[in-house]
Amino acid sequence: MASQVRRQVFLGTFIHSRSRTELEYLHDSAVCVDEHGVIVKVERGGCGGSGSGSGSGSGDTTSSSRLLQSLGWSEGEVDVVACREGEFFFPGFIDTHVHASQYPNVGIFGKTTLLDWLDKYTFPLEASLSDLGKARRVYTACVRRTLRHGTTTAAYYATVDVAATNLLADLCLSLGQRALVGRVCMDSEATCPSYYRDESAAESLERTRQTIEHVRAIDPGFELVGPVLTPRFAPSCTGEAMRGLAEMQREMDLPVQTHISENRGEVALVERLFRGSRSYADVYDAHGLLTGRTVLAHAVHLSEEEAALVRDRGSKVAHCPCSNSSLTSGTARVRWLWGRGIDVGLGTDMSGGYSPSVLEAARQAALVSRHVAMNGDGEGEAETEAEAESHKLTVEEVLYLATRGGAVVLGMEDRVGGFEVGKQWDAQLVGFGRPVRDQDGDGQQEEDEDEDEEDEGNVDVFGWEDWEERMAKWLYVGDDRNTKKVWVRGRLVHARRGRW
Ligand SMILES: O=c1[nH]c(=O)c2nc[nH]c2[nH]1
Ligand SMILES: [Zn+2]
Repeated sequence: MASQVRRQVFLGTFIHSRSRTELEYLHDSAVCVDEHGVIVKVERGGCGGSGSGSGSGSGDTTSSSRLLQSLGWSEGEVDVVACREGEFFFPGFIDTHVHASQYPNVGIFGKTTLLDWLDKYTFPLEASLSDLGKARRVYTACVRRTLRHGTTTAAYYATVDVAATNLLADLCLSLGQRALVGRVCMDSEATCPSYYRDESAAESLERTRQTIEHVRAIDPGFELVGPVLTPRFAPSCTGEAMRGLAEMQREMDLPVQTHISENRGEVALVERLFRGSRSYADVYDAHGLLTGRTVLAHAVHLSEEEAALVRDRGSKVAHCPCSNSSLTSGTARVRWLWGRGIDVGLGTDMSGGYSPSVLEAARQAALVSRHVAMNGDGEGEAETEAEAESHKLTVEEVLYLATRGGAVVLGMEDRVGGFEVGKQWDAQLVGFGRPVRDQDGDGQQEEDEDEDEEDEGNVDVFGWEDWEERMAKWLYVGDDRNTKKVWVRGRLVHARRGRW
């Protein structure tokens, strides 16, 4: 179902991860995107776009005509979008773990920890979304809000309810967000509330099939929206349901998402429920759910043995630092996971996490890594300063987690995460507003002449910062006011006021 957009040429500065540790800066460059939203040409340098334009339809005309000629495109069929001075294009963010159904509860968690949080806040809200009118309000707000924050791809948990889950898939498709949508499987009588669970393993599997078929009907190639098998977590599922989902995974080669080792009480509960298992990871493995397409959220308290098993199976981890701090679950060790060969992405984990923003998740990942540096990686405090330092994640590393890292975790690295020919144009235009002015040189900032000017956010740029410093300011101080426009597969899906 290849939806068509007009051909587009983007001009200016493009920044993306070259590797886990390095950002690449392409200035005065051009990226050409075809009518399917696919990047067909990247012209590095010499395009004179940045600063020359004031939005759509402008840019350096000679270089863009040359580009058009090289592609056999004519001017009339192409939209040109040029950065303004100081703006840049960045890959859209990838949220590898988020509960759309919990969106109304962001910020509402009190002093709870995981298991009482589920009972007190989460299950009642999720159950209430069987009211489709309520589900529509919640899911529309969630998708719109995350698009505003530059999230172009999200791996969503919905609820147990089939109709409401299908509605979330419909909304992602119509609002233009790339998504994996999971109907939550929870069928254990022993642990799930009677008002919110599948009646049996058979029903759990049948309802899951219904959602898969719905998504196949609305997006047959799973090009924008796809299904994801979603056993909530081991404690809420029977062995029969987990084995059935694993069979479905093999049959249809689908992705799987679940939670692992988030909180010590939960780990102890798994030990009690699955006596005879070697570990939490072993429970999933024994039921066939640790696959190369499995995304495990949290992985805070994994043992060495579990990490080796996860690595051997090729399963990935969604790191959710905001959630882990809010619910006092612990400090996940990204460098430790990387060191053991495990791919990691970022999750907002709303509403365990309070923020819809992957930029905030990246910031929190940087901060949590500093707590790991202060407190050790589980094998006691670091012995040397260098060892402690080594846990700290850099600006470049957390922006990698937010983009390319997330793409790898969701198995989408061929499609999204950076600006290369063949990838889709999932991108955001980022800007900070005009530099702070002192035109008369009296050391005082000039008053804004125009009080009604758009709110440009918290990032004050003075003009002397280099690009690395600007990226650091964006990471630590930026928010959705800096995300001016957002595209998914070439389609403009969000623009701040005045930027359509
Ligand atoms: O962060 C989490 N959010 C949830 O909804 C959930 N369910 C099980 N384990 C969970 N962890
Ligand atoms: Zn979660």
